[in-house]
Amino acid sequence: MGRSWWGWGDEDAAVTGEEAAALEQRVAALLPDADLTAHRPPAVHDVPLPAPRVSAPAALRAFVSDGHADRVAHARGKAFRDVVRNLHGAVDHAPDLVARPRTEQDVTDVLDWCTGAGVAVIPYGGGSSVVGGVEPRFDGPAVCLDTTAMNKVLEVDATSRAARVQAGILGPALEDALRPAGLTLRHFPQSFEFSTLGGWLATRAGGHYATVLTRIDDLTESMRVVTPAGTSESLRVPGSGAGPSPDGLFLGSEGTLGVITEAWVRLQDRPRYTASAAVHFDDYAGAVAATRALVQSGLSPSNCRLLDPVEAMLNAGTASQGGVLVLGFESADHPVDAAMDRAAELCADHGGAVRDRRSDDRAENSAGGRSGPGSAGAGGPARRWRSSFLRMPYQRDALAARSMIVETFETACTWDRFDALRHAVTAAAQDAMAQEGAAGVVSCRFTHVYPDGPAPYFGVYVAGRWGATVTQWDAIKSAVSEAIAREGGTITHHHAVGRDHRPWYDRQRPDVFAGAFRAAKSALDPGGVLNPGVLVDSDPRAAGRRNADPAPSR
Ligand SMILES: Cc1cc2nc3c(=O)[nH]c(=O)nc-3n(C[C@H](O)[C@H](O)[C@H](O)COP(=O)(O)OP(=O)(O)OC[C@H]3O[C@@H](n4cnc5c(N)ncnc54)[C@H](O)[C@@H]3O)c2cc1C
Repeated sequence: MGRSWWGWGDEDAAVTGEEAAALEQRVAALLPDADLTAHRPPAVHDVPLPAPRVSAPAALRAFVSDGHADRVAHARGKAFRDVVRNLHGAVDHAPDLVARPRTEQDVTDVLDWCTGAGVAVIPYGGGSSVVGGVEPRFDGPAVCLDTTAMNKVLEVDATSRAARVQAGILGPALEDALRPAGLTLRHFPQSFEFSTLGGWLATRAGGHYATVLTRIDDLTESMRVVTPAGTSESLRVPGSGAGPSPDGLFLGSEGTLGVITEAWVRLQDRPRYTASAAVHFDDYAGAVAATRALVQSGLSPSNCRLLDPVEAMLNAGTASQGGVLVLGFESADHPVDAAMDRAAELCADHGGAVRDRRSDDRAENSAGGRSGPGSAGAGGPARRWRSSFLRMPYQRDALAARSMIVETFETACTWDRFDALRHAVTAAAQDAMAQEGAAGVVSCRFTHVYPDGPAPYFGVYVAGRWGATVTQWDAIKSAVSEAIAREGGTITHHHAVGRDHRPWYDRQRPDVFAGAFRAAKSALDPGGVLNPGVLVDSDPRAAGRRNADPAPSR
C-alpha cells in the first residue's frame, strides 16, 4: 500500500467498513434519494495511455521516467473532478515523461532541453492542485517536473528564526526537521501531509490559522527560482522597500515563470499556551457580527472559523440555529486566557454562548510534541470539527465513488459585501442543482478573517448521477463563479487560478497588468514552455505550436 493513484493520500487510510457505512447513513438521512452504489477505480495499469511522444536525451535519463504508473499518477491534481475522472479510468492528458531532478543543475538541464525541443514543462510538488494546475490539458508533449527529490531543510538560523528549505519537501518532513529546535513554520493547509513548500509558494497557499499570518506569503523571507532565462535569488531581509519585490512576482506564479527550488522561510517558536472554545449563536447575522468584532478588536485569534448551521451539522455534528464559531488562541510566550475572556465578551455582545471552553499550558505542541492544524487544547465541537477536517478529503473520495458531488470553492470579500455574496452564491448553487435535476445542500464557513473582510469557503453536497457528476459539478461551479464575480469577490482566496479559474481570473485582473505579466513571462520563459494555459497565455509566437486550452475538459 502506498499513495493512492486516483484519490487523496494513502491507500490504507481510505474510508472503508464502519466509517463508510456511517457516511452512507448520514448521506441517506440528508438526501434520501441518493444512489450510493459504490464504484471502484480501475487498477493503475489498466488505465489506457498513448505511448510517450518524446524520449529524454541520454544525459537526463538517470532521473526521468516514462513508466505507465508514474505518468498516470502525475496526470492531474486532486480536485473532485480529478478524482471522478480517475474513478472512470479516463486520463485524457498525461505527461509524456516524469522528471525527478535531484539538484538545481538537473532542473536547469530539463528546462534547457524542453525549451530547445519545444516540450512543455509542468512543475509539480505534491500534485494536490484543485484547479487543474498540474494537468497537461493542451496539445503537444509535456514533462512533469516533480520536485519531491529536492526535499531537505538545508540551514536553520535560530537567531533570526528562519530556515533555508528545498521546495520539494512535504509538510510533515519539514515540521519534523524543525521540531528538534523547538521551531515551526506553522503553516498547515488541509493538504499539509501531501503538498510541498514549493507548491505552497507557487499557489500562495493559505494555512489553517485564521488571522495575521494566514498565507505562505507572510512566512517567506526570500526565494530562489530557476527559470529558462537564469536563476533569480532575492535578498534575505526582514523587509525591503527596494522597488517591486522579486518574491511578489514569483509568489503565486503557479509554475508559469520558473521552478522554485529553495526558500528562506520565517519560523516561530512552537506554541505552549492554548485556549479554545466553541461559541454557539441563535442567529447567523449575530455570529457574523461577532466574528467581525473579534477580528477588528486586535485580539488576533489563531482560529476563528465561523461554521454556518449546515457546516456545523455536517462537519462538527452539532445542531445550531445560527452557527458555531470555533475559536482558538495560542502563544509560545504567555497564557492566552485573558484574550479568550475578552473574545467571549465580544461574542456575548452579539448573542454568542461559549461552550466547550478549554485551555492548556502543557507545551503539547512544543519540541517533541505533535503538530498539525489546531492540534492542542480543543474539545467538543471544535475537536470533532478538527478531526473531520483531516478526514474530509478521504470521505470526499468515498462519496465521489458513490455518485455524490462533494466539492468546495472559496473566495474573499469585504464585510460590507458578505451578506449579498453569500445569498447570491447559495442561490446560484441551488439554481444550478435544480437545473441539473440534483438535490443537495450548500454550507459556508470562514477559513480566514481579516479586519476588512472574511474568506468564505463553501461546500456542496449533492446527490449526483453516476457518469454525469463531473458535468453536473462543472455547471454548479460555473454558476457560483459567476455569482462570486458579480458580487465583487475574488475568484480564489487561496486555491489558486490554475486552468479551471482562468475565465474569471482573466476578467478580474486589470488588462495592463495582464500585459506586464505576459511581458515578464516572455522574458523569463521565452520558449513559452512553462505550464501553458495557466494564469496567462504566452506570446503566441512562442506558444503557437501548442494550442493551449484553458477551459476544463469534461
Ligand atoms: C484535500 C485538499 C485540501 C486542500 N487544502 C488547502 C488549504 O488548506 N489551503 C490551500 O491554500 N490550498 C489547499 N489545497 C490546494 C493545494 O493543496 C494547494 O494549492 C497547495 O499549495 C499545492 O501544493 P502542491 O505541492 O501539492 O503543488 P502542486 O499541486 O503540485 O502544484 C500546484 C501549482 O504550483 C506549481 N508548482 C508546484 N511546485 C512548484 C515549484 N517548486 N516551482 C514552481 N511552481 C510549482 C504547479 O505547476 C501548479 O501550478 C487543498 C487541496 C486538497 C486536494
